[in-house]
Amino acid sequence: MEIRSTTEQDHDVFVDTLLTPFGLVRDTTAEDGGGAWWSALEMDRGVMAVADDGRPIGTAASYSFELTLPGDTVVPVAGVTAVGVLPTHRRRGVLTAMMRYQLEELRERGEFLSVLLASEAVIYRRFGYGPATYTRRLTVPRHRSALAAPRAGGADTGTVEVLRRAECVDLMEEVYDRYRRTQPGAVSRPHRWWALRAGQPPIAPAPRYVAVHRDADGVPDGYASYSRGDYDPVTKTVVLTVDETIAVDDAAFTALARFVLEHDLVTQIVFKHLPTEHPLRWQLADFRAGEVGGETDWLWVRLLDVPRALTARGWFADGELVLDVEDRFLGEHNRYLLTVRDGKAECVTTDRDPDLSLDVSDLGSIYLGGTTPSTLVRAGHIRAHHPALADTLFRTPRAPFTLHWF
Ligand SMILES: CC(=O)SCCNC(=O)CCNC(=O)[C@H](O)C(C)(C)COP(=O)(O)OP(=O)(O)OC[C@H]1O[C@@H](n2cnc3c(N)ncnc32)[C@H](O)[C@@H]1OP(=O)(O)O
Repeated sequence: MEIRSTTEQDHDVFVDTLLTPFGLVRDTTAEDGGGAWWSALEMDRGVMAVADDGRPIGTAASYSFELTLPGDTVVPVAGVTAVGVLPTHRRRGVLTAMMRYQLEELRERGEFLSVLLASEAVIYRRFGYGPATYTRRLTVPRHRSALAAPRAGGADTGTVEVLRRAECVDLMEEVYDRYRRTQPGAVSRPHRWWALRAGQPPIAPAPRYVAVHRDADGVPDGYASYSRGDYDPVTKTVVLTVDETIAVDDAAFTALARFVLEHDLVTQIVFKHLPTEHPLRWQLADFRAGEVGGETDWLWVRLLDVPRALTARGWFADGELVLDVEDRFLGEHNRYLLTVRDGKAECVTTDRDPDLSLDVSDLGSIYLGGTTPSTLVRAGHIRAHHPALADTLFRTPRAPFTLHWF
């Protein structure tokens, strides 16, 4: 077997090889995973495993995205995707070989962070990735969907307009880009994705309504992309599903949430993706009306250069921490002194005694602030001498959240 990088000429054979492990066929629609779904692949960043007889047997790729870190720093990130090994060649180490090749190649490109969405949670920890952001679904029955009057804060001075997706794609792109720059954990959606209509709705062109919110000056500052299902005669329900609510501030979010929650001729409103800590539940007049479900990991993070990654993010408490970090997959083991002063960190190697001993995948999990070090100490994954100090240092004012599907 040989692992090699791909070029544009490999596109068709790459996609054909990739579809088989997922059980898909070429002529499926964009929503089913074929068609436009893979159109934004960057073939100069692909990896292919080729058997001795020359047949491709495995694929992996990465997008060149940006990731927003705590402190609103926006940095380049590799968005790993399109990972598949033919069912006839599974469990022989093909993925392991591709992951090693890919991580080394990403480092050669100067990347210091890699992220992915895992099809199964048991695959990627061995390669140094840890779950770092989370999402959940909120279902609200229409007859209990009233919002409480805010006890502090004024009424919305903006407007909501309903458009068809095709009428407002440019506006959605602009609003998403404003939103993601101040949301830790958010991944960019490059213009190429919108232009190619790649990925999932609302980027992909499935029929959707889009409620657009404009501020008092008429500037678009949020949208909710939604669809209304058919009447189900068995359950007697009509569900309005919100793919995503993107808003640059809480006022715009609340106005859009109110709009969908007050929709006529539906029995249930489902917000498919919300951060785990979100004010919407608190805004419902009936606190028990919102039913939380589908809580799951979303973005997995892998540090490729620990000092660069730690000094890139913003910090919210001063202090010092010695981290003993083991990267078994890449065969590295280093001890770092992290010093934070006035929101900025320095990170150098040290031989001081460690405060935390941890695997690089656990560092990925605490890096964006989505999980505290002490949770992973209690889980038996991190060895700690001063967990409280580590919690204070890694804490972020806003939980990380990712909506992009790639
Ligand atoms: C970012 C993304 O693109 S996510 C999409 C991932 N792709 C898919 O889910 C498509 C369907 N699945 C597949 O194509 C393959 O089964 C893959 C890519 C998940 C795994 O490829 P393989 O070549 O079989 O993996 P490989 O043989 O290198 O396995 C390495 C180790 O991971 C384990 N492993 C790999 N996949 C799985 C899995 N799905 N469940 C449990 N363990 C797994 C193997 O058992 C092996 O463990 P070991 O080292 O203790 O023996």
